[in-house]
Amino acid sequence: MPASVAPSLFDDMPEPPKPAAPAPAPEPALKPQAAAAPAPAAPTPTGGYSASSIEVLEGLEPVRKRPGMYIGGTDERALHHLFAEVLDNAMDEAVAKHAKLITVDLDADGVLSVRDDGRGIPVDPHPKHPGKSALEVVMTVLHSGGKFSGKAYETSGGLHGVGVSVVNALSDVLDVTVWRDGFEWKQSFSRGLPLAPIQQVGPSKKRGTLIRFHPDAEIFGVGAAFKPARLFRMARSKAYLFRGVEIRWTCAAERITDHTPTEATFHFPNGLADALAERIGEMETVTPTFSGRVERKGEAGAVEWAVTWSPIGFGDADSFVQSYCNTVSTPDGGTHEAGFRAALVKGLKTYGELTNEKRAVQITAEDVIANAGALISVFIRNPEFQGQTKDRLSSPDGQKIVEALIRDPLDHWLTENPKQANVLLGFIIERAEDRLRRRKDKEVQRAAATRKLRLPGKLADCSRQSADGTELFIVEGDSAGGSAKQARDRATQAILPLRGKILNVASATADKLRQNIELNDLILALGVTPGPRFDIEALRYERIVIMTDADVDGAHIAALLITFFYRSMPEVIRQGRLFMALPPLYRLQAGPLSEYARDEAHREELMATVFKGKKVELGRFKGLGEMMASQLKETTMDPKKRTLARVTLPASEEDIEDLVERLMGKKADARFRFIQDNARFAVAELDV
Ligand SMILES: Nc1ncnc2c1ncn2[C@@H]1O[C@H](COP(=O)(O)OP(=O)(O)OP(=O)(O)O)[C@@H](O)[C@H]1O
Ligand SMILES: [Mg+2]
Ligand SMILES: [Mg+2]
Repeated sequence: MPASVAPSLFDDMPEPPKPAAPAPAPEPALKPQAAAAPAPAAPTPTGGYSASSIEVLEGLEPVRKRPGMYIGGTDERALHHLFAEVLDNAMDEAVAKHAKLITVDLDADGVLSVRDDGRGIPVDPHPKHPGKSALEVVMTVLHSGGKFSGKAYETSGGLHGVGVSVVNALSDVLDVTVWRDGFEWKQSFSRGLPLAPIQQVGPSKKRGTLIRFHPDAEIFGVGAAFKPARLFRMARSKAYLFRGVEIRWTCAAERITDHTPTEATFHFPNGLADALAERIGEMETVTPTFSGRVERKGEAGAVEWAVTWSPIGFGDADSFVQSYCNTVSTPDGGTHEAGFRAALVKGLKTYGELTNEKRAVQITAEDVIANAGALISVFIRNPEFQGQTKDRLSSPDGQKIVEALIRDPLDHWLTENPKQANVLLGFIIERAEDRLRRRKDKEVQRAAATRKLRLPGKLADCSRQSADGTELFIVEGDSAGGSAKQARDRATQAILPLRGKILNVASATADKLRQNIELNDLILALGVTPGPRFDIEALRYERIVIMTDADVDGAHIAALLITFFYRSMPEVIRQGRLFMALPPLYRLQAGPLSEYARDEAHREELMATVFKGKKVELGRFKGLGEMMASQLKETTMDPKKRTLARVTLPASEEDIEDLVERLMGKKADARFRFIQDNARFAVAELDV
């Protein structure tokens, strides 16, 4: 399977709707009012749709009109995305090594504050926007930011210059405080508009940025509020992604409705390894966790990862892969995940070659991930994401960097611990074999589905449509099949000749069974699905009659068939619909007098009665094929004259198993002896 979607571990960002990329900045020159052209007076076929209908949204208006484009909707997930944007900006300051501490606080009124001790958003007048501070520009102009050039930030989660302005647009209250260059500055906004110009509050030695905001009920609906548990998880997950940061969490007790703590501090010196350890707890894993962190030499960029494998899955998922780029969660994965999978596949295959494990060649990414729990975090320059909510990483670099940087550590990890490497390789190979088996099963099912109602070519079906009163004769060999076709009653009797010995079902694997053409044809003719989905109603005939030669081979084939029915559709036997034909072994003739004998004993009996004192000509049938059609009809097939033996099950399941084992088990010589001893009636024991 494609690794099943893991329940979000730390981020709580499930089922992402896909937001589109943010729109280009509106063109300020074209104001809607200015563009108001005179509307055509008379109604026209275009219904007044003219230049005046084309609006250009100003400033942050597009965000309020179409929030879905920027935050993926207005639901709870979108609401919490506001926090992600503000936290991402603080985290970018930390990753750029300008901030060490981030505090997050949700107050009693539902106002959320995020503060960092970084450089502070610049407050000096912006050269291109006279009369406005850089802070006001950042807060009110889409596509304004310090992360485009890579000068102020190397590997940032922010890249569009959109995030915090969107938060501003969608908040009824938003206050920014900046501590910078010896002063404290403050500016307040509502629904994206400044309430007053930026103010210098007074001197201060502090550094950093504080954003306090409250989501606008006009956008998110009355009563929409941050969920402490969700904020808590998001904050904690951030801390795992950068060891150089400490995140402190506080929350007003009255907002908490579950077990979320009112205070907590997150700092994880072991990063993702800590995160994975917390996630798996005491769970049994195939190998110890493989984790590490590698930075690119001489260039910006790094990869950190932690992965382990669990034979029983992780809670409610078989596997999970959680990925991040520049500390931004990417629930839809992307190139970094692809690179991670590719690295694992190549590493394991190489190790397989090294240790002469030939089966390793069949390993694919799917197998490696099938039972994996993995966390991957990559830091790259100028990442490309899908949309503003950044659910998926699309930079080709993601794959290249991850693959290249993980390769060596993986090779070392494998070769340094051959014991655990072998265990892991064996486990992954099993996944590959499982996958191949499932695929085969599917193909067989598909083939069966397309053949639906198509009957096997060699079946001579009867003409009656309903099952009532019909019989299917399973006949040994084509020549006997030919005689049987001539001898039958076309309306009610169908003939299916089986070639050679069918498979020994008692010892065959399910795979082999499915491959067996003879058995497949039989199943098709019967119109049923063997196994747990068997439905007796689908059986196309009222009776099924096994008709084999009266010799050791014939007995063996009959025994195999009965075992097959018993194993794959016992209901047919339980309902008394499986029969044995009893073709004669001898023909006795004295002048016009002629009789058939089923067996030795029957012959003796006839000799002693009907043919008493007569000179008898005795013929022995070597096989059904030797009989003339008329003889076969008269002795074995004609419902008015023939005798059928109904196959029944011995009373106890144990007895059946014992018999099946003796007849069909792996010990060929035991079977052979048993059949020889019992000749054709090896089968009649099951019968009565
Ligand atoms: N906490 C902060 N500390 C310092 N600068 C900040 C902070 N928050 C925002 N900024 C500045 O404001 C700019 C705009 O932020 P915004 O979130 O709108 O866009 P971005 O982070 O550049 O990109 P994205 O739209 O991808 O988030 C940032 O590029 C950065 O220069
Ligand atoms: Mg941002
Ligand atoms: Mg901006």
